Amino acid sequence: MVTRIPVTGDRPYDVVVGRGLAGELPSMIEGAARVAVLHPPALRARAEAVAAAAGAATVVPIEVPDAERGKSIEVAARCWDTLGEAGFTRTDVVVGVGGGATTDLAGYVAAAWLRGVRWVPVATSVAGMVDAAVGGKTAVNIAAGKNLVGAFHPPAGVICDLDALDTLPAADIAAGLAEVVKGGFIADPRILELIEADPAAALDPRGDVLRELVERKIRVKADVVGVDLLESGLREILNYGHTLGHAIERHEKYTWRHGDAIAVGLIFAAELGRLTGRLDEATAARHRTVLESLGLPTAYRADAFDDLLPAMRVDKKARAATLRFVVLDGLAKPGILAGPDEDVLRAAYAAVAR
Ligand SMILES: NC(=O)c1ccc[n+]([C@@H]2O[C@H](COP(=O)([O-])OP(=O)(O)OC[C@H]3O[C@@H](n4cnc5c(N)ncnc54)[C@H](O)[C@@H]3O)[C@@H](O)[C@H]2O)c1
Ligand SMILES: O=C(O)C(=O)C[C@@H](O)[C@H](O)[C@H](O)COP(=O)(O)O
Ligand SMILES: [Zn+2]
Repeated sequence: MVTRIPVTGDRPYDVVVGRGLAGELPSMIEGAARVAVLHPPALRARAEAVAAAAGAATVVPIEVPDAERGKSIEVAARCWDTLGEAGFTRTDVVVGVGGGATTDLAGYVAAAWLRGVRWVPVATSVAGMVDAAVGGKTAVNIAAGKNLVGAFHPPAGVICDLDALDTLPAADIAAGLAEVVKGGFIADPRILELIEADPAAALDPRGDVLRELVERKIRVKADVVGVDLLESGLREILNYGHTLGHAIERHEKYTWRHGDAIAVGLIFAAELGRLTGRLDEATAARHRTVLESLGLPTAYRADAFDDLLPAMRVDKKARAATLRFVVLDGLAKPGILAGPDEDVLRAAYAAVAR
């Protein structure tokens, strides 16, 4: 069974979810004479299988460093050199095969090449399928912070072949589910009920529960980015848990999984909502129990707050000196908390300090 989730907007496309989806690529790369296939070393075989579906197009394989090590301007520049050598034109297509880090890089390579060529993320991780590959947010990291250089560049289509999850380490499945939990709290509480009913089933890559969770979270994201691609307002809700989460990732020099850092960030954000009188105690506490049930981290170093605060200031939601956080005014009622006192931030941090 193949599920097609439409993403609306000026450049609409489908997110295709299913198994054995090689046949989906040709329509997304139609008219391309060249297809560059970016992938990390561990996914070479999968990338070759994807490339085999490119038909008559010339395939330009580009192996990139794994995970966040690939999300750099230097790696992007190497990719652009390769596209130049291959004579890549505006009708050619960049395909990213991998987790969210690889598809963020591939999308940015495509967004900047000739000021924008088509691209297709073939997501191979849970985080990639439910979040990174959908919505056209592409980026690399720089010394100043996470995802600070990038572009909004919607893909031509998104392929989420659930068969890929068979080889994804269990810890990466759990980390990807942090983004699914985020979707549950900001928009679709059924997600939370499904996880609470059977966390082990949620983590099983062959099971129907994970598939339903993946599809539900994609729909949450599609509904948001379809009306606010450029993050002019509504899209900010997708950043729930990310202000502290990104600061932790940077503090750990990107050795933590994104989803692990977001799990801690979600608990912090829930506590911010509770302390400012916007979120009820039970819903705040539910963040911890759901994330714990998936084995995700819920705490970070108590001594790190003074380093994390300046890192949070480079968050893209900040406006001048004003830090802005996504918080909840209730289940599935996201809002913005602007300029909380540092005392409140410290008090919320106490909820995750170890
Ligand atoms: N653009 C967006 O809207 C958006 C949304 C969410 C996350 N992200 C970004 O995505 C990244 C997190 O995504 P991620 O968790 O997929 O990270 P990742 O790409 O680093 O993948 C995690 C690890 O899993 C491996 N892997 C991926 N698929 C595999 C498979 N099928 N089998 C075996 N190993 C596999 C990768 O090689 C890597 O080692 C972060 O950089 C985050 O900032 C972006
Ligand atoms: O798509 C979005 O918008 C998101 O915020 C989704 C996040 O899960 C994702 O990690 C995104 O890359 C964060 O964006 P950033 O603008 O804070 O870098
Ligand atoms: Zn994220």
